Amino acid sequence: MKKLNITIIGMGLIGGSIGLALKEADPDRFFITAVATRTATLELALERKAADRAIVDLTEGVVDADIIFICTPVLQIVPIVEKIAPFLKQGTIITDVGSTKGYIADRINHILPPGVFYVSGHPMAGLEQSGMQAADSHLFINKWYILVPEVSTSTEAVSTVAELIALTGAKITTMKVEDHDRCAAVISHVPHVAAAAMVHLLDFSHDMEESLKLAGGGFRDTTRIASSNADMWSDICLTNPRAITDSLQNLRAILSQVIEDIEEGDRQALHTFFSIAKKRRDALINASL
Ligand SMILES: NC(=O)C1=CN([C@@H]2O[C@H](COP(=O)(O)OP(=O)(O)OC[C@H]3O[C@@H](n4cnc5c(N)ncnc54)[C@H](O)[C@@H]3O)[C@@H](O)[C@H]2O)C=CC1
Ligand SMILES: O=C(O)C(=O)Cc1ccc(O)cc1
Repeated sequence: MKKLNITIIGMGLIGGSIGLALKEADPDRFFITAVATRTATLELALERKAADRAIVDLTEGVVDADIIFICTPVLQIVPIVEKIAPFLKQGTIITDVGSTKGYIADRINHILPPGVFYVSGHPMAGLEQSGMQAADSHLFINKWYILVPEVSTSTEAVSTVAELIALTGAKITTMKVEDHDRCAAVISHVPHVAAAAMVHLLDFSHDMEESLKLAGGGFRDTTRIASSNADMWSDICLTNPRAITDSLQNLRAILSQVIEDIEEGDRQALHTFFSIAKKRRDALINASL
């Protein structure tokens, strides 16, 4: 049986994990080509068997592809589609894993050649680490993988991508593009901004060395995701600006209220603030176990 030609552009944490998971699930069904800018990344992808072939040249990497996963930072995705568009065969499916969906959706359909299909996707799985060295074949197991059919260009292509994603162990769900970007801002994008802000707060510490020495689990837990990749997070903020700034304004209002409650010595208000948060978080964590 002819193998399915899959090309992964951007062989980092997510691209590498998709390659590893698909090869582990069904090694003989796929021929995977990895495209990356750094040769060290490509060598590691081959060594870890996340790909069968590794290529620096984008055009060469996509000419025979049946399905292309674009796994680069969000602002690279549309320029990559523009570059590869003239070289794709009829029927090729392009899918991306970008953390924001509206920005790409607004631009991609204008540059897709006829007979090439787009499927909008976002794995809600990841880590604060990046690069092929952090890739993990089990990254997606039992995690949600969102598909956005509304901005995808063929229902058949959505089904094909969903079938591949299921092989990684992910649970598939669908969302509307606006709902996705608003929800992702609240549960992922703003928490990353807030975690980075907590680390910047150390600038106001009288003795940063001493503060860091004493930093316990609480600081580590709330700031883990501040170790994430700056390229990726700058792109996310620029491509989901409305939802992120709306949500940050809400966070500012919540913090302003806490400041007021502390200044006024309102123990009841502070107690209510913490107890509602505890109840809600405990319920969320228990529901997801
Ligand atoms: N890290 C995470 O937890 C998650 C990330 N995402 C999304 O997945 C995408 C990739 O993120 P990661 O894998 O974490 O990043 P990463 O930094 O681990 O990997 C990105 C890879 O893309 C390569 N790259 C960048 N520009 C390129 C170009 N023009 N051509 C070819 N390769 C290029 C980089 O060299 C790197 O190897 C981003 O769009 C991100 O928003 C989605 C879900 C989770
Ligand atoms: O490290 C974590 O816990 C994350 O939150 C990873 C993550 C980062 C970006 C996404 O779009 C989805 C998941």
